[in-house]
Amino acid sequence: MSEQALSIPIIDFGPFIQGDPTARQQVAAQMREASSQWGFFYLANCGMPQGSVSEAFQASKDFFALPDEIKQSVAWQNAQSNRGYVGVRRERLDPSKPGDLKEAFNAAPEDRDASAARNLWPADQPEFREHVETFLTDCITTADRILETFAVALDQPDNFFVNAHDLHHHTLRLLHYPPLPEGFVAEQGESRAGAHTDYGSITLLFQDDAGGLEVCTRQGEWVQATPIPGTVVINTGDLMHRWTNHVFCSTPHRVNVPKAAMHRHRYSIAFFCHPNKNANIECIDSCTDASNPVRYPPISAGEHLLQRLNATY
Ligand SMILES: O=C(O)CCC(=O)C(=O)O
Ligand SMILES: [Fe+2]
Repeated sequence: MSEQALSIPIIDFGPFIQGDPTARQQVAAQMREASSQWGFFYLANCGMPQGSVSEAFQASKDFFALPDEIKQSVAWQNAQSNRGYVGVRRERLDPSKPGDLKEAFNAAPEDRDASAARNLWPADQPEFREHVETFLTDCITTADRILETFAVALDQPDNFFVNAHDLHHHTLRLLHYPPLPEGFVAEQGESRAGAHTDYGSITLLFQDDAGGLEVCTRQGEWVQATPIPGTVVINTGDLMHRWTNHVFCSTPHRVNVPKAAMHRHRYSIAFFCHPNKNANIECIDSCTDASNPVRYPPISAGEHLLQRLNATY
C-alpha cells in the first residue's frame, strides 16, 4: 500500500460552521482537494446532533430485529417510489455478483407535492418513525452546509448547490449487514455490498465500528475506510462528477467482510443527496479550461438519474 493509500483525508468542519470567512475558505479548499483526489473524505465536527445519530442507529437496530412479516409489511415496491424494506440478497450493487448480504430500509424527506410517493412506516412503531424523521431533517441541514462549502470551493455563489437541492429529492437508507454463519465461504464472490459508485451529488455515510467499507483509489488500489468515531464519511457521486466536468471523482467503493467482523452485525446509514429533478446539470464554469474542455451537454438531474438507472437494470 502506498503512503497516499493510507490517508483518506479527514476534514474538520467546525471552522466552516463557525463562519469565519478565512476559515471557510480553508475548509472549502480542503474539500476541493479531497473530492478531486479521492472523491471521499471523513468530516469531523459535522454539526449533526450526536443524540440524533445514536437514536437513528438504535431505531435501525430495533427495526431490523422485528419479525420478517412486519418488515415485509413495508416492503419496497418499485424504483419510482424507492421506499421501504429490501430483504437480504434482494439487491446487487455490483450486477456481476450475487445479491448483497444486507437488508435495507429506505425513507425520504416528505415531498411538498401531494402526488409524490409517501414513506412506508411499520404499524405500531411510533419511535422508529420519529427518530428516522428527526435524523432526516438533521441530514438535510448537514448536507446543505456541505453543499454550501462545495459552492465556495468551486467559486460559485454560496447558495448555488443548495438552491438546486431545495426540493429535497434525497433518500435515506438504513443498512444492516447480518452476521455471517460459522464456516461461511463467499462462493461466488458475494460481499456485504458489491463495488459501485453512488448516482447522486453527495452521500453522507454513517458507519458503526465493524469496518469493511473499502474505497478504490485513483491508482486502482482498494483501501479501507476504517471507521473513525465522531466522523461521517462524505463521498461525491456520478452526478457531481458530471456537473464538475470530472474535477470531482465518483469513486468506486464496496463493503467487504473483514474476518474479525464476520460473525457480528454491521449497521450503517447512508443519506444520498439528489438535486431537484428539473435542475439543469451543466458544466460549472470554474471546472473547464483549455486542458479540460466541456465533456457533456446539459441534462436535467431527473434525466441523468433515469439514464444511470437504465444503465444498471
Ligand atoms: O454500508 C456502507 O458502508 C456503504 C453502503 C453504500 O455504499 C451504499 O449503499 O451505496
Ligand atoms: Fe455507495
